[in-house]
Formats: sequence, C-alpha cells, structure tokens
Amino acid sequence: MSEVLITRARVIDLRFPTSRESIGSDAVNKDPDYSAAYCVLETNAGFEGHGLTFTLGRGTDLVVGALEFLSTLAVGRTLSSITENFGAFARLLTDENQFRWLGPEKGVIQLAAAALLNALWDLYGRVEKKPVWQLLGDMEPEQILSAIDFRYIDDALPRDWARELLEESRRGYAERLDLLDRDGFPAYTTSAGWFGFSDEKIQRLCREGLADGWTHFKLKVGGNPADDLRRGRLMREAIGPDNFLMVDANQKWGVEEAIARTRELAELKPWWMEEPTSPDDILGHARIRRESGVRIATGEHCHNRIMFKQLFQAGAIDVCQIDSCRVASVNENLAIILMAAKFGVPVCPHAGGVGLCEYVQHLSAFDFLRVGQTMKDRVIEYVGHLHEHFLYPVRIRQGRYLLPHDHGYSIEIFQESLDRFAFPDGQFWKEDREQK
Ligand SMILES: C[C@H](O)[C@@H](O)[C@@H](O)[C@H](O)C(=O)O
Ligand SMILES: [Mg+2]
Repeated sequence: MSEVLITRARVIDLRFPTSRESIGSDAVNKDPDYSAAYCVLETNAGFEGHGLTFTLGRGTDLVVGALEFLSTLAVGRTLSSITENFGAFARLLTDENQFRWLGPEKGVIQLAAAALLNALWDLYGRVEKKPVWQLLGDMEPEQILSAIDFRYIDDALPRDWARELLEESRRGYAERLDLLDRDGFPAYTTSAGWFGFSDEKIQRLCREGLADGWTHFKLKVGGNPADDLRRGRLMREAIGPDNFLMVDANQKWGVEEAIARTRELAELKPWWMEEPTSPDDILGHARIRRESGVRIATGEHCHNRIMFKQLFQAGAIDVCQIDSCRVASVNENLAIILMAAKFGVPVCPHAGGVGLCEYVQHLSAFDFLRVGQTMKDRVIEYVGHLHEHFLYPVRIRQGRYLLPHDHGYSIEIFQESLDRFAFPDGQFWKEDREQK
C-alpha cells in the first residue's frame, strides 16, 4: 500500500441531552449530558480515521481545546511512520513539553490523547482492512509490545514475560475465534438501574431485560442507605437469586463509610461493588475489599497504567474496568490488559457513554484471543443509548456482544448526527436555545 499521509484533522464538540431523562445518572453525576470530543483524520488516500473521547457536558470545551492542539502532531505524518513505533508516538503526545505539566497522563490532556490515538487505530484498521480486534489479534508479539510505553510499569510487567504470553497464546487462537464468532462475548446491562429511575421503572426494565436474555444487571447506589437497600431488594427480587447483580457507587463515599455501606449491601449478594471511593485511593480500595468481603471493581476513572499497576500490586481490586477513553487508547489498554493477566485479575470493561460499547468490544475480543484466553468472570458493560448515531453500532444477542467485522474501530458517527448535535451550533442545540 502506498503511503497514507494524514493531511488534516477536524475536531467536533458533540453533546447529547441525555440528562433530561436521567439516562446515565449516578450518585455523583446527577444530570450528565453524554458528550464527546470527536476527531476526524483526513488522508491523501481516501481513508478517514474517526476517534472520540467520552466526556460530560461543559467539560467538553476543555477536551476539545486539548484535542485541537494534540491533533496537529499527527497532521503531516504518514500512518506507517506512526504505527511502526506506535509506543513512541503515544509517548510524544504524553511528553509534549508545553502540555505535559497538565498531566502527566491524566485528566483533560489524557482524554484528548485517547481521542487522537483512537482515531489513529481506526485509520490503521481501515487501511489494513481489519476490525481493530483482528488487527491486534494478527500482530506479532513484538509489534504489540512496540505499541506500549513500558516506562513506569516494567517493574511489574517485564517485557519478556509479556512477549512469552503473546507467543504462547497463538495456540488455540483459531478455536477461540470460532467460539467468539459463534457465541459472542458475555455482557451486563446498566440500562435498568440508573440513579434517577423510579422503583417502577427499574422493575419494568429488569423484566424487559430478562425477556431479552440478560443475566447480569447493574444498579446505581450511593443514595441514602434505606433507598439503596430498597432499590437493591427490588432489583434482586425482579431478577431472581440466580442472576447477577452488581452495584456502583460512583466514588460517593470515604473509606470508612464505603466499608459500612458495602457490608450493608452485601445482603443483595452483589457480584461486585464498583467505585466505592475515590478512584485515586489505592490503599482505600484494598481496605474496603479486605473488610467488606465483597468483590471490588474500579477503573473507569483510573487515569493511567501506573495507577492500575498499583491497584494490582496492592491487591486492591477483583475486577479491572478498563476504559477506552480515560487512558491513552488501545496502546495503554494493551499494557493494562497484560498487567491484569499477570496479576490474575479479570478485565470487565467500562462502557456505555458515547461509543464506549463500540470501542471496548474490540479490547475484550483481543484479551480473549491473545491474553486472558478465557471468558470466565468476564463481562462487558452495555448501555442501550445513542447507538443509533453510529454507522457500525454494537450488535447484542441474548445478553452477549456479537463480534464486529467492519474495518476499523466501529466508532464513526453519521454526518447527520454530527451536524445535529454539534455544540453550540448544531440544529438540536440551536432549536433548544430558541425554545428557552
Ligand atoms: C456518568 C456515567 O453515566 C456513569 O454513571 C457511568 O459511566 C457508570 O459509572 C458506569 O459504570 O456505567
Ligand atoms: Mg461505573
């Protein structure tokens, strides 16, 4: 293939009015408007790379600003000059001298790096005519490792150990792929249990979920204790004793309170307690895990591989919730997935938001094919909103994700939706202002 040159980057601020129906609401984010900083990389070869990072509401302004700057670092380069040493390009973004002070590798600047790198992976997949999971699945171990920045993690993830695993996992690859293609990947739904939903709505959505084949349901907690327990009992009653119920407190509590509240909720037999406290409190998570006796999950707000390393080292989590946009894209998630395997922690990606389901299905497929090699205790989150805006939306059958076969990273949004929900000048937001 002749050289694919990135000629231009367009950045779009995209916002959806999800807060109006409490969709996405939790104990901390009571009225989230699901949003994205969206980026289109144009090339001289007719291909485009689409990428986004998930954000909420007005914060999108800042991420768009950071993405506009970072994307200039890709323009004027050939795709192969980036992908032949992808880890070095990722480092170029995170080490950029005028902006490193904002992170390093956290917050707004990290979210923006994710959007740009996601767009590059999408472009890479399209040029190679493969979905991203397959692009990764087909790679030589050394090629996968070269996409990772090992700085700050090689004490916990030796390169040789990772290489051996990636070499060894070629065995059984074809059988695992057949299975994945036939049965799909297990999933759970969060759509029935948002914080702002009434008891009746939760019960109705659980019944509908069961009828659609769901077996795993997540409930938002972190309200007052009596409400949490009542809602939890309703959900448990609706789904029955044999299905799985998870609870998510979205960082609401301090450590002592989290221990007490998690113990209280243990009667619901939760499969995990998610984000019981600050995402930065590694030792706090370890203590909640030890003292509550409930499995602990976190990751959607864990901003980089170094934090994940410490969560693993401290024995703080039972479930590793990678996020396709919180950390620096596929590159950094490869590192986290490999570390999770090293420490024997199952990866259950955070999804929902805008496009997160579309993204993480590729990461779980890769994990199954080349790293973890099992679906046991693995589920991908699913949220049933906004998929209609995507050209290649996820496909769900009986509570499982079906393997995507379109080229790229499944993230392109219809031009019509981009035009309508662009902020502040998209048609939707214009009309909205006129009505006020
Ligand atoms: C504001 C968002 O909807 C969060 O509540 C959501 O990502 C959540 O934590 C989840 O686990 O899906
Ligand atoms: Mg969560």
